[in-house]
Amino acid sequence: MSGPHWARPLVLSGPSGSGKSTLLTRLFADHPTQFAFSVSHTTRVPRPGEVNGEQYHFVSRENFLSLLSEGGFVEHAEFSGNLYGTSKQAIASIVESGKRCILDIEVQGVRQIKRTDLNPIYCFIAPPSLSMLRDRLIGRGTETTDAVEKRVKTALLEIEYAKLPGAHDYIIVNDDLDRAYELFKSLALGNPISGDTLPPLEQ
Ligand SMILES: Nc1ncnc2c1ncn2[C@@H]1O[C@H](COP(=O)(O)OP(=O)(O)OP(=O)(O)O)[C@@H](O)[C@H]1O
Repeated sequence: MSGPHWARPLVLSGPSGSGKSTLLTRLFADHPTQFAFSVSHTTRVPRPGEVNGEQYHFVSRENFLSLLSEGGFVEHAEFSGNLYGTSKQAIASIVESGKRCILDIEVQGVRQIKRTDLNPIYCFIAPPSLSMLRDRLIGRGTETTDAVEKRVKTALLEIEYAKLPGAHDYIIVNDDLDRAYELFKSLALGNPISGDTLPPLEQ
């Protein structure tokens, strides 16, 4: 059932609100045992109920920096004073288990992964237009008006990157959800797909 790209991690990126979580939730519901997210490392303190090794590997700043200096991360970033990173080991253990490793990564992380030997498949989930992206973010009801505008601005940068030749292996335009999902599912199952072309997506 799985296709030729199965052993290569799948790096999913795309603007906030483009539909990554929607597609992933559907995929995991359809195929509950075949896929896994890598567990990231973080220096932030666990929230109540969080378990080390489940939501994150919780480590000290010292441990994080020493793993970083050994080249143990494929990507890392600092948000609000805490370090976050995806370790090579976390990905390798999923690949060894026979599951397909899926990474949901923002654009800086994608740039970093490109400098490693991970050799994943890169897929960009694009909104049909910026105004639809804005409408969906508003419709989701999780963001203030200011936060929506910030996300739309960031989306422009991500789209600029996605326009560069070779930035992503595949583009899926999340226009009609059922159509986008069929393409995404086929790609996630390891098949080469004929992807979409990026809409102009200008402000
Ligand atoms: N094809 C679609 N048509 C209409 N609405 C959609 C479609 N895909 C997703 N949505 C809606 O758009 C909103 C944003 O989707 P979602 O939360 O999956 O985005 P995301 O890329 O995961 O965002 P984030 O990076 O912020 O987590 C949700 O309310 C979702 O229900």
